[in-house]
Amino acid sequence: MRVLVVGGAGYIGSHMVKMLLDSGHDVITLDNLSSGHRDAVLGGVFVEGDLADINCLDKVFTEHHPEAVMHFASFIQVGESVRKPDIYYRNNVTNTLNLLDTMLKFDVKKFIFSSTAAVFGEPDYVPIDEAHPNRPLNPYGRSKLMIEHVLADYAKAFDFRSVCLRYFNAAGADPEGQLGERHDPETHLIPLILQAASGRRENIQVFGRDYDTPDGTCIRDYIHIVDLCAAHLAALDYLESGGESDRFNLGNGSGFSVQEVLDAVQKVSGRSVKVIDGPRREGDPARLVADAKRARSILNWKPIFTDLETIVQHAWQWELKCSDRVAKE
Ligand SMILES: NC(=O)c1ccc[n+]([C@@H]2O[C@H](COP(=O)([O-])OP(=O)(O)OC[C@H]3O[C@@H](n4cnc5c(N)ncnc54)[C@H](O)[C@@H]3O)[C@@H](O)[C@H]2O)c1
Ligand SMILES: O=c1ccn([C@@H]2O[C@H](COP(=O)(O)OP(=O)(O)O[C@H]3O[C@H](CO)[C@H](O)[C@H](O)[C@H]3O)[C@@H](O)[C@H]2O)c(=O)[nH]1
Repeated sequence: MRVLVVGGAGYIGSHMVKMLLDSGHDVITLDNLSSGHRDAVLGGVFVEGDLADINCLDKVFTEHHPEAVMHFASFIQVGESVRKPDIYYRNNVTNTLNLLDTMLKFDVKKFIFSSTAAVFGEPDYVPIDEAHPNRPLNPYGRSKLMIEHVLADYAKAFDFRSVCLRYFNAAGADPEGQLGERHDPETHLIPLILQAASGRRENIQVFGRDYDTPDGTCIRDYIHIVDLCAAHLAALDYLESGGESDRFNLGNGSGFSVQEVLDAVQKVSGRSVKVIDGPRREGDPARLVADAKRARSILNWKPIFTDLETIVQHAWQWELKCSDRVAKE
């Protein structure tokens, strides 16, 4: 199939482009490189352009005739979204509407959307299934939930079929070592600890040790990037074979605490990391773990890299490459 990957130069999108190409699909990547990297797009057609630019979208659809769209492009930092809700709603909502308008105009009606566990807010129970109420705590989470509502309405009105994938904590890197996480600034736990292990960062701060969890640190569901991308491929098959619009929680179903992640990094890297105990970060629930049974049964998806050490091992291999590159510069 010809798949347009919007945001394909970013962390998750770039791994997706690689997997689509490896699976024999034709890929067009559209990215404005606001946080992505041109050299992370390993093949297919690359168009540098912005979702705010409707003429650019028109041109992409006219020239490349995509049959389905995967949409990864958005702003992604929870804290920043609280300080700058205007740019979050513009990029994550308005610009997504531009993309959907263009798809309708060109009669392209298969869409896979990067949603997030942030649509749930503070959970009533874990693991979190799709029936759990949606009470996002910040503009980032609300912007994603808004698009989920838009997509549900488009399904009824326009026979527009979509799959919303609510990722929990995307982690790890390409097992072949070609790609990995390169956010700037980096805010995610695993790459931050790895940077502390490689010496690119002095220390890592643990945000709270007084949570109601066995070791007092927060528990998250880290899902390997390859498993995440495999779920998108499964969602593409699902839509291709006539599946109705739906939404799925994506995690590997096991939670790991911040302390367990720290231990895994030190074990895998063989280096010790300087840890500073800090206060809780505002808005962090104690425990976020996905119930991904629906994705397993309906999409026929099965995560492979569910073991924390493997996730950390792949990310460590990438961190060594990055720290080497920085040292040479
Ligand atoms: N990383 C995670 O743990 C996580 C968790 C849940 C959901 N998500 C969602 O997954 C998606 C991808 O996340 P990521 O970690 O790869 O982020 P990322 O910042 O690495 O990638 C986003 C990409 O979109 C591009 N982009 C942003 N706005 C654009 C625009 N207006 N026009 C064209 N390109 C634009 C950026 O240049 C970048 O390449 C996001 O939608 C995010 O909300 C990520
Ligand atoms: O320097 C740090 C960074 C993080 N943490 C802790 O590590 C855990 C993971 O934090 P991340 O920032 O890596 O990830 P989040 O769970 O906050 O956020 C993730 O899940 C969210 C949904 O809830 C959004 O989707 C978001 O994009 C995605 O990164 C949290 O308990 C956090 O408090 C630290 O202790 N120190």
